[in-house]
Amino acid sequence: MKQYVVGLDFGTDSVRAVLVDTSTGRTLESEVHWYSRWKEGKYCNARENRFRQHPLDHIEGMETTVKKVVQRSGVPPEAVKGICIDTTGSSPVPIDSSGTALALTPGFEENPNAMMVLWKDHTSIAEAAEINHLAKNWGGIDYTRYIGGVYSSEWFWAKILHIAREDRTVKEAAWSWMEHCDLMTYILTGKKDPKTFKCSRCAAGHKAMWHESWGGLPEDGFLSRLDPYLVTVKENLYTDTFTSDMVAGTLSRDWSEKLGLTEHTIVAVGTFDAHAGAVGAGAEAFALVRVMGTSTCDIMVAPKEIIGNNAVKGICGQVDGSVVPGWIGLEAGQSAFGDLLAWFREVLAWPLENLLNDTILLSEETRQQLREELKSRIIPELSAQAEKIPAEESVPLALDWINGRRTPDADQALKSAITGLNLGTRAPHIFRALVEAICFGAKKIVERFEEEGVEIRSVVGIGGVAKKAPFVMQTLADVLDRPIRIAVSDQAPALGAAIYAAVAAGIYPTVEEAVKAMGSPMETTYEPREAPVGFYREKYARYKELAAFVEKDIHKKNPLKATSDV
Ligand SMILES: Nc1ncnc2c1ncn2[C@@H]1O[C@H](COP(=O)(O)OP(=O)(O)O)[C@@H](O)[C@H]1O
Ligand SMILES: O=C(CO)[C@@H](O)[C@@H](O)COP(=O)(O)O
Repeated sequence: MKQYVVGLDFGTDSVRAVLVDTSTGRTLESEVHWYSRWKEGKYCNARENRFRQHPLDHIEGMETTVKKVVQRSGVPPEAVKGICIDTTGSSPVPIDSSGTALALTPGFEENPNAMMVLWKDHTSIAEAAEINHLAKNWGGIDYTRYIGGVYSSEWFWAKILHIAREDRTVKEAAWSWMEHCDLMTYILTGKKDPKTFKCSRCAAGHKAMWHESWGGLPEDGFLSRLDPYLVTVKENLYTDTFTSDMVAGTLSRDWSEKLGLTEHTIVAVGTFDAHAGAVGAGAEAFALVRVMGTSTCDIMVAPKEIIGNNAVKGICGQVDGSVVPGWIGLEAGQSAFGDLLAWFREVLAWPLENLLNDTILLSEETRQQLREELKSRIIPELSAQAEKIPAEESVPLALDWINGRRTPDADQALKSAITGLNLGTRAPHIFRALVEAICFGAKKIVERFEEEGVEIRSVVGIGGVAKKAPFVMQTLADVLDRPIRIAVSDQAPALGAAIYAAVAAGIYPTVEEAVKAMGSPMETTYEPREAPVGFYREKYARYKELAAFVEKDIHKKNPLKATSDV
């Protein structure tokens, strides 16, 4: 009998399920569910950088997507051997002692502080700065050593500390917190005790300062200096962590009935989307896999003998087994990539959102259609026009920090800038400057890896922007002066999760073996072109000067910088 697995990928806006044949890696069925409350903008405030998601969005999405792929495939339920979940991160959720998300308990249903704090929520900049200051000055271990030397406001402890201070009711009711990938896995397995649950090595190592060398999470003396509540959170968390080739449990009766599967289906330990994406794309040693969507995550695997105990500065961590068990997984990334282009689209769409309302000539239905159609054409049309701009024509110079800087050297207080505007500057010129900016941000990451002695032998692109934005990909190849190979799979993280599920279910002995059979092949390769390479080399030098200037200026005004020298 053929054997199948399901990969479930919780992204920023939607969750995707794929049902995969384990002998070939072929996806038989896939399904997407867009989070309905999130789509309405509920519980968020972009101006305050507050991004929260209701767990019901995730639970509903998990049920509808998996049920549909199983039903449509016609595969017998007993042939589906395993499931693995990947999610964004760090996206922690407060829970009660039974492991129920607080927002699902009476009194907290509408409280954003009781919900999942999405990776891109930057409300805890002050708390991240405090953690950095303490790590460098408390006289004990520097717990930021293996996460690039800087703790980010995108991460676990900073977010918990922020909410504990802001909302006493949540602090008192939250027995502990779980990363989203662990919580969704916990729900599927129907476990009742979060303390004994197998939590993700990937999430713990990259975001919660877990490291084997200091025996797990940071010691109580460190956490209690920030807030004694964090010691309680830690006591109710984990000491050991697990890689995603391992079994977290089997489907609970309740969930097996909901999904149309059997209770024998293995559920693998959860992980993050980017790391699963690198596995879906082949996880070759020394290949930098760039997951390019709203943000980017840049993932590499390297042998332990090469990395040793060297702490790579300014990245989002180096964790044993976070991608492939037995190898070191290195993570870097940009807090905004496609999001910078989406921001510009929203700026240009302002009249569509605000002035069309007064047009009595059109029905509301027509107005809505018009808005949606025009908005969907903005980025593709700007890409086409920007590509035609001759090199000698003046294009502004921009920075990519519209949502702060993730790496190198996390600093979410930083902001974007556009310089060199004149009366001749048109929307395609600005758009091109923004595309160049996100590519220059990528070059800074590549440079940092190399400065720190981590060799990059090839670059692979996956994610929405890699697949649908040839202009951005060609610019990236020219700026990096390296070929960029694009993976065929348009669901590489979900495929990667399916690969982990196949190993956890015992179908393959190792992730490497499963990748050989199931990993995505490559399609297009973008080759660097000689003339633009030279041009961008010079412009990149100007980008670095502008970046240094803006960084200095922002820090002058804002002492709460999240860098290591606070
Ligand atoms: N044609 C395009 N060119 C460049 N960027 C695009 C294009 N279409 C969409 N995007 C960007 O892709 C991003 C979404 O990427 P995707 O991978 O689909 O989502 P996610 O990051 O949530 O997984 C958005 O930020 C959007 O601006
Ligand atoms: O930061 C991580 C993983 O560490 C990602 O989950 C985060 O960038 C979100 O990714 P997407 O842009 O939604 O694909």
